[in-house]
Amino acid sequence: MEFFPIFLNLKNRKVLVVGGGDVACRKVDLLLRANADITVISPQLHPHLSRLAADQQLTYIKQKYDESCVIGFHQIWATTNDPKLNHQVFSDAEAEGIWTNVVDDPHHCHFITPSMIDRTPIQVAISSGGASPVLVRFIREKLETLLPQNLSLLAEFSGKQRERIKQHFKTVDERRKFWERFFRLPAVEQANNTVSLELAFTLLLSEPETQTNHLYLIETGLDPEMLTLKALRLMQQSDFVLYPEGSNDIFVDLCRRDADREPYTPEALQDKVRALLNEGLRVCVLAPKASHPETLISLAQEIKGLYIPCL
Ligand SMILES: C[C@@]1(CC(=O)O)C2=NC(=C\c3[nH]c(c(CCC(=O)O)c3CC(=O)O)Cc3[nH]c(c(CC(=O)O)c3CCC(=O)O)/C=C3\N/C(=C\2)[C@@H](CCC(=O)O)[C@]3(C)CC(=O)O)/[C@H]1CCC(=O)O
Ligand SMILES: NC(=O)c1ccc[n+]([C@@H]2O[C@H](COP(=O)([O-])OP(=O)(O)OC[C@H]3O[C@@H](n4cnc5c(N)ncnc54)[C@H](O)[C@@H]3O)[C@@H](O)[C@H]2O)c1
Repeated sequence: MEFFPIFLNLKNRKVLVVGGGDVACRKVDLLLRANADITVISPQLHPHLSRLAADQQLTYIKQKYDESCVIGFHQIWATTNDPKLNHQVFSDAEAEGIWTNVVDDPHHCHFITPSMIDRTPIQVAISSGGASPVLVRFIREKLETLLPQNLSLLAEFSGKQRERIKQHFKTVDERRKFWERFFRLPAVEQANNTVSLELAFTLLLSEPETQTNHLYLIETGLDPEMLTLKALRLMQQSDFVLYPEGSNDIFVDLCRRDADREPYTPEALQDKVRALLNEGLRVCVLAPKASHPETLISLAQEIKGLYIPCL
C-alpha cells in the first residue's frame, strides 16, 4: 500500500493554498466543504477566489511566496504554474513537518487527492496511488451509477437512531443484524423521506428475527468476478468464514472484514460448522469449484444450508 487512506477532520484547521488560479479554485471549493480555515497566497487571484475573499470565506495574502509563508499551517497545497516554486514549497513544508500536496506531482506529495463521491455523511474516496487518475475517474463514474440516490438520507437517518437502537438491542451483534435487515427492506431501499424510513424502522423493531444462525456454502472459482451478487452479499453478512486450508486468498478478502476466519480440512468441517451454528452464528464456507465437491453437497444435505454455486 503506497498511500494510507484516511478521512481528515479539517474543520477550522489552518490550510494554505499557494497560487490563486484555476487549480486553486478547485482545491479551495473542496476545502470549504470541509470547513477548513483557508489562506491563499498569490500575486494574482482568480475572480472566483476574489469573491470568496470578499465574502470572508478565505484569507487572501497578495504577495509572492517565500519560505516564511508555510509557518503555522497544518496543510499546504502548492498550485502555482511554476514547478520549481511548487517544489520549493514542498521542501520548505517538509522542513517544518507540514503535509503538502503539489498538484499533479506525486513525487512531491505527502498526500494525494482521491477521486470523491460526496453523499455526506457517506464519502467514497478512490485512489490508484497515482498510477492512473483517468482510470480512477472511470471507477468513480461507475460507482456513481451503482450507489443509491437516497444514501445521504439513509446514513443521516440511521446515524440518528443509534442511541435508540442501543436501548432496544443490547449486543453489537443484534444491532448489526437489525441494520442488515433494515437496509435490505424494499421500503427502505426506495425511501425518499424520513417519514417512510421511520415507518419501516418502527415496524421492523416490533418483529424481531427468530433464527439467527445460517449456513452459506459458497462455491468459488478462479475468478472473483464470477461470484454471483448473492454469494457476495452472503459473504458480507457472515460472522464466521471457513476457507480450505492453504487458500487464504482473494475470496477470503471479499468476506466481511471483521468476520472471524479459520482454515478447515474436509474431515473436520462438519463438526466445526455444527459448533459455530450452535453459537447462533452466520457461517460461510468457501469451497473452490471442483475440489471436494462431495464435502459441500453432503454438508448442504445434512445441515440445512444455502448452497450458492459459482458461475
Ligand atoms: C483524482 C483526481 C483528483 C483531483 O485532482 O482533484 C486526481 N487527478 C484527477 C484527474 C486527472 N489528473 C490528470 C488528468 C489528465 C490525464 C492525464 O494526463 O493522465 C486527469 C483526468 C481528468 O481530468 O479526467 C493529470 C495528472 N494527475 C497527476 C499527474 C501526474 C502523474 O500522473 O505523474 C497528471 C499528469 C499531468 C501531466 O501529464 O502533465 C497526478 C495526480 N492526480 C491525482 C488526483 C493524484 C493521484 C490520484 C490517484 O491516482 O489516486 C495525483 C498523484 C496528485 C494529486 O494531484 O493529488 C482527479 C480525478 C477526479 C475525478 O474526476 O473523479
Ligand atoms: N487548469 C487545469 O485544469 C490544470 C489541470 C491539471 C494541471 N494543471 C497544472 O497545475 C498548475 C496550476 O494550474 P492553473 O491552471 O491553476 O494555473 P494558473 O496560471 O491559472 O494559476 C497559477 C497561479 O499561480 C500564482 N503564482 C505564480 N507565481 C507565484 C508565486 N511566486 N507565489 C505565489 N503564487 C504564484 C499565479 O498568481 C496564479 O494565480 C499548472 O502547472 C498547470 O499546468 C492545471
